[in-house]
Amino acid sequence: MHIACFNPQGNFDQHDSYWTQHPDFGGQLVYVKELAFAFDRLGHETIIFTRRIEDEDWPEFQQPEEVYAGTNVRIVRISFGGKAFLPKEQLWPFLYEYVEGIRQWYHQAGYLPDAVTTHYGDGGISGAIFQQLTGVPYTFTAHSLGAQKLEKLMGTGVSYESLDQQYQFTTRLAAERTAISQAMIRFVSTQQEKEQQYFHTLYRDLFNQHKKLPFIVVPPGVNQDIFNDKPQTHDQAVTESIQQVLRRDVAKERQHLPWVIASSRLDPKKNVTGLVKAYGEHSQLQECCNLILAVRGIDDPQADMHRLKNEEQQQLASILELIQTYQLAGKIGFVNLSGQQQLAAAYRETARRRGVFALTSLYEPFGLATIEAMACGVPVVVTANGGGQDILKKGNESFGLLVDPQQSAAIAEGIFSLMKDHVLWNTYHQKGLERVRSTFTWNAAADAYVKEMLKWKKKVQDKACQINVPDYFMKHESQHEDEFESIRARAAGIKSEHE
Ligand SMILES: O=c1ccn([C@@H]2O[C@H](COP(=O)(O)OP(=O)(O)O[C@H]3O[C@H](CO)[C@@H](O)[C@H](O)[C@H]3O)[C@@H](O)[C@H]2O)c(=O)[nH]1
Ligand SMILES: O=P(O)(O)OC[C@H]1O[C@](O)(CO)[C@@H](O)[C@@H]1O
Repeated sequence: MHIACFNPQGNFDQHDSYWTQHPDFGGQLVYVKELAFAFDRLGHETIIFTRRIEDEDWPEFQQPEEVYAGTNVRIVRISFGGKAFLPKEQLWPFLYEYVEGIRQWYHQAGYLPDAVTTHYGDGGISGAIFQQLTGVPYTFTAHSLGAQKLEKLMGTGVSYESLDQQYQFTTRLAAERTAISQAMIRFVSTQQEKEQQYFHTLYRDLFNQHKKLPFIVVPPGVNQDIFNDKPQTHDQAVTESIQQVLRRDVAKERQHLPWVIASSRLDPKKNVTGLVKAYGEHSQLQECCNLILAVRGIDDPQADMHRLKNEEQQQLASILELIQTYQLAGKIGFVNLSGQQQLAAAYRETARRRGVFALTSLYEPFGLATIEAMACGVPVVVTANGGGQDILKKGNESFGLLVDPQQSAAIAEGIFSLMKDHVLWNTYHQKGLERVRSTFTWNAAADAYVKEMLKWKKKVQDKACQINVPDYFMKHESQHEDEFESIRARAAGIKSEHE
């Protein structure tokens, strides 16, 4: 089978450049690369269609095509929206151009893909346009839907107008609504994603209109060659670099303590500030462990500040303020880990010291970081908002701790309980390893994608062309104000459904 993956954000290259070094370089890239590699292992020809960037600051994305070494997976870069790097929020007006480029690529190749998987709202709407132009149906994998991000950010007191200006929520929601309703299949990572994330009030009506919209739950995987609990030769170098950070940032008498580790992009929704605050408010927790932040490659916050984007600078400034307020200097270290190998080594060292992984996002749609830490034997304390609910619970069984990310005391108590109770720590250490091995593998994920795509393609074949993409996402940008106005009004009026 020939599978096309639509990822217009343009950030794929075979060296995984900038992963987590920019807000657009995170889990979606990991997910699609690993899925594509697994398709390849199953013998399916796979192309990732992404954006060509001809920008001297981003030289890695310049060539029109590239093949991942050791695989047959191709990255094909389509020129659209000019040459400069653009953050994902600025790509919306150019997606028709992206799809037209893909269509021309296939025209020259003389065939069409057997299956199209699309990713994030921008990939999803591109899949719908492609189907309108060619009749080839698509699947949609959201990774992160706008409604939850919007709801949580509005909950911090920022107005819809200003969030819309920064994140283009109105356009994103409009695109997601079409991507969701027109897709042949919606692939979700958890049952929670299907039942709660897609049934948010800003999407729910779609399921009344199109009653039979199939969802398929496909748990993502972990690359267990990287994330495992077996010591590796490069671990020592990483451990030594963390030791250096400890010697530099952490008081001498505390350097032997276990630590809590957090690792993510520096995005307000990841709520790293919530974790620092929780740690700052709990003196017993401070007594028994240090806090290690592996965010955005930051090593020395003051020196690194200038290379961050504005909103990242605000996040870092808030973290530094909290460190001052709670007098945490000497208890917190910033580590610059470059790449997943180093991250895995840091997790193994965390486990060796009987530490804990924390992910306290305001909302986390799934959280590959959680299952990667578990795969290295680190017990986890994870936000109860989002997919963590399904990762860490199965019936009455539990594989880690869920906490309310807006309750500092709950975060701190969760971590403290693991630090203090050795039996609990051992239980989650062991159960985490088993949970990942039994449930989260990329081969199983790819297998499920292929089987479902073949099955559903047969079912929709006859009506493949009958889809409905609003004009404003097709090249003639007319008549969009009324519909956008209605989405804007509904979105501006949302209140947290869980308040
Ligand atoms: O120094 C680092 C730190 C992290 N990572 C990787 O970055 C990824 C982060 O992914 P995730 O924890 O899933 O977060 P997001 O970047 O926010 O990813 C989005 O997309 C994912 C895939 O669908 C979902 O799991 C998330 O919930 C969603 O927010 C992980 O694989 C990490 O290994 C690195 O490569 N280097
Ligand atoms: O914060 P958002 O806009 O909901 O999206 C999550 C982001 O994470 C990523 O998966 C990082 O790769 C992007 O695709 C996406 O831009």
